[in-house]
Amino acid sequence: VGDPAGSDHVDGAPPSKIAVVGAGIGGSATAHFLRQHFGPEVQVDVFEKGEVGGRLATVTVNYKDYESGGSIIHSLNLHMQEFVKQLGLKYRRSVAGKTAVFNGEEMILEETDWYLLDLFRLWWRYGISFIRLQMWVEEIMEKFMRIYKYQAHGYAFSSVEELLDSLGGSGFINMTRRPLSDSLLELGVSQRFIDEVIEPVMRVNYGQNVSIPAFVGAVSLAGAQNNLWAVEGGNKLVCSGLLKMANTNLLQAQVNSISPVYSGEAPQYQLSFTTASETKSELYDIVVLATPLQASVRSGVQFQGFTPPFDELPGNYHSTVATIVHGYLNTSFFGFPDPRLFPFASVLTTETLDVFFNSVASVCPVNISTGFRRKQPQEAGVYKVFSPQPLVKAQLKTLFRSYYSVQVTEWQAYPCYGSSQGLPPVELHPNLYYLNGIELAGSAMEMSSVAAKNIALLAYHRWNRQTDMVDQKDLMHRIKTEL
Ligand SMILES: Cc1cc2nc3c(=O)[nH]c(=O)nc-3n(C[C@H](O)[C@H](O)[C@H](O)COP(=O)(O)OP(=O)(O)OC[C@H]3O[C@@H](n4cnc5c(N)ncnc54)[C@H](O)[C@@H]3O)c2cc1C
Ligand SMILES: CC(C)=CCC/C(C)=C/CC/C(C)=C/CSC[C@H](N)C(=O)O
Repeated sequence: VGDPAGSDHVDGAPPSKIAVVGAGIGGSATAHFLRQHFGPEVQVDVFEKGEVGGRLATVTVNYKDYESGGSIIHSLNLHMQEFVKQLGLKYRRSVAGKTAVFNGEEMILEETDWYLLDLFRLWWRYGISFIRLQMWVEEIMEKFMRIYKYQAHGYAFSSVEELLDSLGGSGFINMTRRPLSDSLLELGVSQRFIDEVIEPVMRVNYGQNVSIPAFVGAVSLAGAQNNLWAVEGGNKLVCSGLLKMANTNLLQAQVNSISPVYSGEAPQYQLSFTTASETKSELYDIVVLATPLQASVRSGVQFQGFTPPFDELPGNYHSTVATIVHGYLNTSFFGFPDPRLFPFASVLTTETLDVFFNSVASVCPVNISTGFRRKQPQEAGVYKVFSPQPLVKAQLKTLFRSYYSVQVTEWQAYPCYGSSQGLPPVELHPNLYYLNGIELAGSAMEMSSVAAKNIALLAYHRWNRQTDMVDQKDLMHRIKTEL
């Protein structure tokens, strides 16, 4: 990591060219915030080697589109909310449906139509674990939401650790280092609740178990609350909308390499990239890398001419397969020979050797403003199965009595939590920033959006040498006393 010193540009002059690599939600939001902060004159080039949206994507089944990647957004994810408002898009509320937990042999937990009955059952089986858990998640969410105030006042952070520290002190940083199960046991949550409820939630959301760090565990639990929504038409519309609104120059190209060019005190960056027809290179004042740089994701970006040389980022991304099946669920497999008596919209699973899938859920199309009714299991419906490996035919036949179509998306989905130590840097070099380190704390659309706003602010303050807006302590107090 280089020294993030000032550059040799004329004070007050804006940069002339900025590059963003990746047009997922992270890159698109970065381009949008960069435009907000640097103004209309700067040229913002966004490079995308695949599809705009990245891990936000849809597949078409029977003439309707379904989310195959990032699908749900929390009601308190304020950046995502603001994007939707600014872009004139519509919210799509999650359609209610009952959930059950399957242990490979039987359903061990079943939601009913009766809220009070569900509460009673939870209390009977797990004591007050679920209340303790609820309060824990609420407290973390409340602290997390301080970021919106800090960012609205223009404050930026030079690392993910500094950002987390400003929100929840050393408690938040420690939560990125210790297992979720340890934090919950310390809180007084029972082992049985962890095995039967928390573990299935970690499996559906991150394909991993309760040894993932407590911070991402809390993000995952927030994603299991019932105040969730999505974007009507598909979440990826936010990405294309932001790129357009920010008046960016979208290049359908793969960035191959990046190297510093020293003409004055601070470097510019030479990006070499390949389009459908040629390989070219361009010089930029500021570059933001908005794609994971771990080897398993294969971004293809090489760092050349940096001293000291950059090492590849440690750790791996977790392979998660989303299989979207149009067919008839085999409810017998779950102990319901008569499909008409199967009341669940989603089934989560515990960690058991012979369970080959993490979850199966009936899914809604991305366009429901025209009206949508969940199909009964005796009818053909559209289901999403998450599994660590692609399903073989015998496994599909176990889960479905018969099917019309199967669409498979293999994702390098989110970090393998616990496979690396520490959080990657945000500042790789003066005026060269890395967005996706935040995923090691927690991977979600809102986390990439928070990182995007932070990098735009950080790049702006570094460019204008405003050190008093970076890594300031006691921000709550400062904000209260600011004029
Ligand atoms: C199956 C699944 C379910 C999920 N569910 C949820 C959910 O319900 N809610 C939620 O909040 N989050 C969810 N997530 C996580 C969420 O999707 C991600 O955290 C988020 O989309 C990451 O966005 P990003 O822009 O940071 O990265 P990406 O979306 O990965 O974007 C990076 C982009 O960079 C491009 N790129 C890479 N290398 C290069 C190069 N060399 N040159 C040019 N372009 C390049 C890629 O093609 C890609 O488009 C889910 C993820 C998966 C996979
Ligand atoms: C960042 C904060 C504070 C909250 C985000 C909560 C959230 C929406 C988490 C989702 C995490 C995630 C990776 C879910 C993946 S699976 C989603 C869903 N169950 C599906 O079936 O697609």
